[in-house]
Amino acid sequence: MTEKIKIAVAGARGRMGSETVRMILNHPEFELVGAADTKYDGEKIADKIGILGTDARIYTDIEQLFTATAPDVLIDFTNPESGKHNLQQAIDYGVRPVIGTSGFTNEDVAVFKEQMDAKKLGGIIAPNFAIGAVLVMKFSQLAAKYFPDVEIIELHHDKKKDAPSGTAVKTAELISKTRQAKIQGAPDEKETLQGARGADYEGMRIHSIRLPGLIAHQEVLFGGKGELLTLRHDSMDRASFMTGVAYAVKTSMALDTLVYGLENVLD
Ligand SMILES: NC(=O)C1=CN([C@@H]2O[C@H](COP(=O)(O)OP(=O)(O)OC[C@H]3O[C@@H](n4cnc5c(N)ncnc54)[C@H](OP(=O)(O)O)[C@@H]3O)[C@@H](O)[C@H]2O)C=CC1
Ligand SMILES: O=C(O)C1=N[C@H](C(=O)O)C[C@H](O)C1
Repeated sequence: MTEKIKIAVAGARGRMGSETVRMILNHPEFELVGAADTKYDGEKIADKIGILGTDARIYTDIEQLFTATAPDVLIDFTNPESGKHNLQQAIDYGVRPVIGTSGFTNEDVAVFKEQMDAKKLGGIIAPNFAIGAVLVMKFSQLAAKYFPDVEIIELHHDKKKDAPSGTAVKTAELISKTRQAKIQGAPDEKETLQGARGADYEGMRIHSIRLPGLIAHQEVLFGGKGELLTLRHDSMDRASFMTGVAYAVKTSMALDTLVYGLENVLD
């Protein structure tokens, strides 16, 4: 029998971290060896998120987590600052990082990738693990070749701390690879209320909506002469991210570099 992949989860008490713990416990090829979070050092993660089936403990120090549990993979769903710290520690300890935390820039990715290439360490940073969201990004990249006028609307729950979403930024980055550069809207348009036209990414506008009741949603609107193309994805449940997280864990075991974006490793 092949050995299970040993996984530690950073941010395990959070919305995504707790869903990830459940996914690992239900996956025949995965073993949860420990968790990192900001409190409850030494206590059982199961007691803190109200599940059964694991004796894995919480560590408030990521280095102690790595030393005590020797994971193959670290899955991180924390916040940008902690995510970068945890990723650096993972590299230093030779643990494969699977990072879902948003807020990584291309410059951040380049710095980590250089270190991982030197160590031949595999890992993935993905702004969105939902397969449908990744497809919307890919379809958007294709559509932008024919429709350079684009606006992105991302809609999230009102506990989300960053704006715009990592998904919206990654979508704009992919679109910019095929979109002919242009200034959108009327050349002489003026905002009479600051921010009305949203954030500006190379002339494309990104609008961030935060409301209770939402989980994670995105619309990419393309305008042409007499026509409008709308691509939309809705995560109605955080389970929507778990197929991608599991895929990234397994894929990272066979990689010897850092990949930014699930679209780069999907078959
Ligand atoms: N890639 C993807 O598919 C997805 C990515 N995300 C991203 O995942 C991240 C987390 O989102 P969400 O689960 O909603 O956030 P939550 O706030 O629900 O969870 C974050 C958890 O991380 C903990 N934490 C903070 N700092 C550290 C640290 N240094 N070490 C370990 N744990 C820490 C927090 O503790 P405390 O509360 O005490 O600070 C909390 O338990 C966000 O960046 C979000 O954008 C979300 C959904 C999907
Ligand atoms: O905070 C969230 O919830 C989400 N964050 C990620 C992002 O910033 O794109 C992914 C998904 O949209 C959910």
